[in-house]
Order: sequence, then C-alpha cells, then structure tokens
Amino acid sequence: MTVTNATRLHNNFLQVIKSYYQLTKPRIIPLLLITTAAAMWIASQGRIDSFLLCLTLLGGTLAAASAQTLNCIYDQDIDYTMLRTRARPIPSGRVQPRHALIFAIILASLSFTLFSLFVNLLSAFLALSGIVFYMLIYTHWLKRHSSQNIVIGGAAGAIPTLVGWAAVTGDLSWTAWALFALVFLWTPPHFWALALMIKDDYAQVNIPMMPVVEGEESTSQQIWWYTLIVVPFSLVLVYPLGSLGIIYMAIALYLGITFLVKAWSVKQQPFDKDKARSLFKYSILYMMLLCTGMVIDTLPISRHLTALVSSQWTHLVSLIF
Ligand code: HEM
Ligand SMILES: CC(C)=CCC/C(C)=C/CC/C(C)=C/COP(=O)(O)OP(=O)(O)O
Repeated sequence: MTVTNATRLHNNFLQVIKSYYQLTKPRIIPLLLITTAAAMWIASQGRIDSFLLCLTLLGGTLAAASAQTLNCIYDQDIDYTMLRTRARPIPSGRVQPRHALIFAIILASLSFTLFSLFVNLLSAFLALSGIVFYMLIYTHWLKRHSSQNIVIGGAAGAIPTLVGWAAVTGDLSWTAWALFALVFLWTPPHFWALALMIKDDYAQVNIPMMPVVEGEESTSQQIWWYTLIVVPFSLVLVYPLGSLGIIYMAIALYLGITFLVKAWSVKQQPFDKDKARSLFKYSILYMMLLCTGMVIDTLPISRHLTALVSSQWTHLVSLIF
C-alpha cells in the first residue's frame, strides 16, 4: 500500500483523523481512565486537585493510545484475517504501518513529557512501562505463544491504577498494589468471557486463547475461580487496608454477588454465547461501578456518614456488653 493509495481511501481530512483515532482502540480507554481516577481519589482521600487529575488522565490517554497503536501495527497480520478486526485502519489499508509507528512514538513521547514535567517521574516511568509491557510481554511474547497470555499480560491493563496513585503521592503504597491486583484478577473473567464468544476467530489465526486450547468447559471453570477470588479481594481495601469504608463495602458486595451469579451461569452453560456476552458486558459495568463506589466512599459526606454509623455502632455494642 503506497502513501497515495492510503490517502485515496480517505475522502477528506476528517476521515484521516478518524482512522488515526480508531488505531487507538478508543472504546477501551475510558475504563482504563476510570481505574486511574479511582486510584487518585483514594490516594488523595477525596481531596483531589482537579488540574492534576486532568493532566494525569490526559497523559494516561496518550500512553494507552500509543500502546494500542503499537499493538495494531504488530498484529496487522492476524487483524487482517479475523472478521472482527479486518476493518481496522492498518489491515483495511487506510493507515500505513510506518505512519502508525510515527504516530505511536509521538503519543508516547507526549505522554512521557507531560508526566515528567507536570506530574512526576514515577508516574512517567510507570506509564511508559505499561506501553513496553503491553507490547513486549503481552503482544509480542505471550499472545501468540501461551494460553496464560492474558493472565500475565493483564498486568499491563492494571498499571493505570499505579500511575494514578503515583501521580498523587509520588510513591506506591499497599493500597496502590491492592488496586493493581484487583484489575489484574478481574482481567481473566473479563477477557475469557469475550474469548468464549469469539473463540473461532482466535482459532482461525492460531492464537492460543484459553477456549481455543482448553475448551469452553475448562475456560468457564477458570472464569468462575477468578471471579470467586476477585469478589472477596475487592474487600481488602476495607479490611485490612482500611482505605475505604462501609459504603464502598456495600456497593462491592452487591456488585460482586451479581458478578458471581453471572460467572456461575456461564460455568453451568459454557457453550451458551449469550451468557458469555452477558458476563463480558457485566464485567465492564462491574469495574466501572466499583470504581464509582470507591469515589463515592471517599466523598466528605460519605466519610461523615461512616463516622456516624460507626460511633452509633460502638455505642450500641457498649450498651449490650
Ligand atoms: C490483557 C488484558 C486485556 C485483554 C486481552 C482485553 C481484551 C479485550 C478485547 C479483545 C476487547 C474487544 C475489543 C474490540 O472488540 O475491539 C475488549 C473490550 C473491552 N475491554 Fe478489555 N482486555 C483487557 C484488559 C482490559 C482492561 C484492563 C480494561 C479496563 C480497565 C478493559 C476494558 C475494556 C472495555 C471497556 C471493553 C469494551 C469496549 C467496547 O465497548 O467495545 N480491558 N477487551
Ligand atoms: C499504562 C498503560 C499505557 C497501560 C496500557 C494498558 C492497555 C493498553 C491495556 C489494554 C488491554 C487490552 C484492551 C487488550 C486488547 O487485547 P488485544 O490487543 O489482544 O485485542 P484484539 O484481539 O482486539 O486485538
């Protein structure tokens, strides 16, 4: 595909912008930013600096967009073969891989500069490590070679929580690592539910995703086990870490029980694609609402409410005993 041919596939400049925008897989980025923002909220105990929040979310967007663009360049061969991905800008010939590479380098450089000049060096290096890990460990090494690809590769998608925490505090606490672990453990149910739906696509290009290698029954059982771990783990932020209170706990329990019900339903009927689709969609809603619960819990009004309930509770216990 020559430059002229690629240019001819666009009728106007707006379409060129649209193609570059699509390279960044933009639908995934908002949830990555929501996890970043939730980490920032907890780290600042609800007293977040809005300028810092905007800068961090902008830097995170640039880093994630760069990572996804690099992934589109590397995976152009399989993206061309799979029906789901064939219309992406590179396999469809709308963007030349060389131009996409320049775009990705610009995005990564802007992200690093923004983080290091206006936020801090730790967040700059963490965002950069997210790009490197996603490209080298997940896309290059694991995706085409191991059925555990997204278990280990999921660490890349969990890095935005560390970026958010580091942006506020300049270091990484136990709570930051707990948030990282939460997204890390959530990734297998999230992705394998989708993989159950599009198993044939991945089989066609010899990508060893879990349902392709071990089948639907084993995958649905592993989804169940990860969900069974992630739900109680979401409460670690309340006890023993003490970073969040009872409002978050109630939200996490409600969301978690629904997550478990859906994962169980997939385990019972691993070949039912509608059940897998429902779990996949819910996994996204779960993470979105869990992070919202974290933010709500850190609002000053929630802190007052929690203090009130706990003092009443202590009073009641002292009356009884
Ligand atoms: C290695 C880890 C992960 C893998 C392999 C993975 C894979 C995928 C794939 C293949 C899709 C479908 C995309 C498409 O149709 O173009 C998807 C959708 C999605 N992913 Fe993940 N994902 C991972 C981690 C994450 C993380 C950490 C987040 C955010 C916290 C996330 C958020 C989303 C969202 C929001 C969608 C739905 C996009 C839409 O509306 O179409 N994913 N994921
Ligand atoms: C801090 C930082 C920059 C972190 C980067 C995190 C990041 C980009 C996570 C994305 C995870 C994801 C949606 C993978 C898609 O898998 P895939 O590429 O195998 O999907 P496909 O089959 O649709 O191509």
